[in-house]
Amino acid sequence: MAKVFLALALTGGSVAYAPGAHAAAGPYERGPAPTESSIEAARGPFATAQTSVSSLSVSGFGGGTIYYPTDTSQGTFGAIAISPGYTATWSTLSWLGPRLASQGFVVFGINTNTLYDQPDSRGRQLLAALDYLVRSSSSTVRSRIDSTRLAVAGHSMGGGGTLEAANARPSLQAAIPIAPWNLTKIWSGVRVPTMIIGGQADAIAPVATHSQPFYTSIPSSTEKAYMELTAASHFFPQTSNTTMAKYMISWMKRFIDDDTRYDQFLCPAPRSIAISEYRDTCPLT
Ligand SMILES: CCCC(=O)Oc1ccc([N+](=O)[O-])cc1
Repeated sequence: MAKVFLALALTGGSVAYAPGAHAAAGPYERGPAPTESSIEAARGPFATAQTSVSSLSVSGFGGGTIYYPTDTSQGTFGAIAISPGYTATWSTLSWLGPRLASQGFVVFGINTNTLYDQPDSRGRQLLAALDYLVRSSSSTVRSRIDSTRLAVAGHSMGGGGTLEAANARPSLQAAIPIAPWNLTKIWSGVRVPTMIIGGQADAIAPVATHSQPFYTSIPSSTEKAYMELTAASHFFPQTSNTTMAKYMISWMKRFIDDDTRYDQFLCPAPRSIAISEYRDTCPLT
């Protein structure tokens, strides 16, 4: 109380600053204030559970696995659909499911209709998976999700599909193409905040002909970032990767949850021996 009186005295009576006062929490903030170690940890603050979705019980995509926080005391969570790449199944990326869900997201790792589906099809399948999560009466997590806070991610052709989905549905809150592969190079229609993660040594989707032109073509009026991982091959997302996870968490928290507590990890641009290049549109607005 003495500190408040001091502040009032120093500001001539106007309440310009009161030490100890906290900014109001945003309505979608979930979990405690983040630290460098909390976003690098293998698990976040939420306990999680998972459930399998059979391909026979859905249409428009190939089923998959849903990971979700078990906590129902904090309201609903945002949801993220994630697609694997060409000839791959969700099992190649499954480490990401509990890693992201334990930070406070419902995560749907999908399988595709066929192993050979191209990026445009993978984009439609990501959107069908989100629609299933929030609309289907068969979705066991529907009540846990805020249907206005949805996002997409994917690896390789799944990353190309992530761009397709973001382009087709501007109401998405965030997109993260990972080592994205797509024959379409211009994404000037994308309005969804997009973080592209590329591998410096990727020989299948070289960053010079995939991630970098994709990033450049997204207008700078769209929040965007390009993170290139030092010496990483095309397959870096298929094993646990702390740099990738911590910035995915930060981007998703910032844009799905409007959680400005994560701004500190995104702006100014992160610098690390693990990051060979980083481009952004900081400051975040
Ligand atoms: C796990 C496979 C990731 C992926 O999608 O890799 C490829 C991307 C494109 C081609 N291709 O155009 O032939 C092949 C693999």
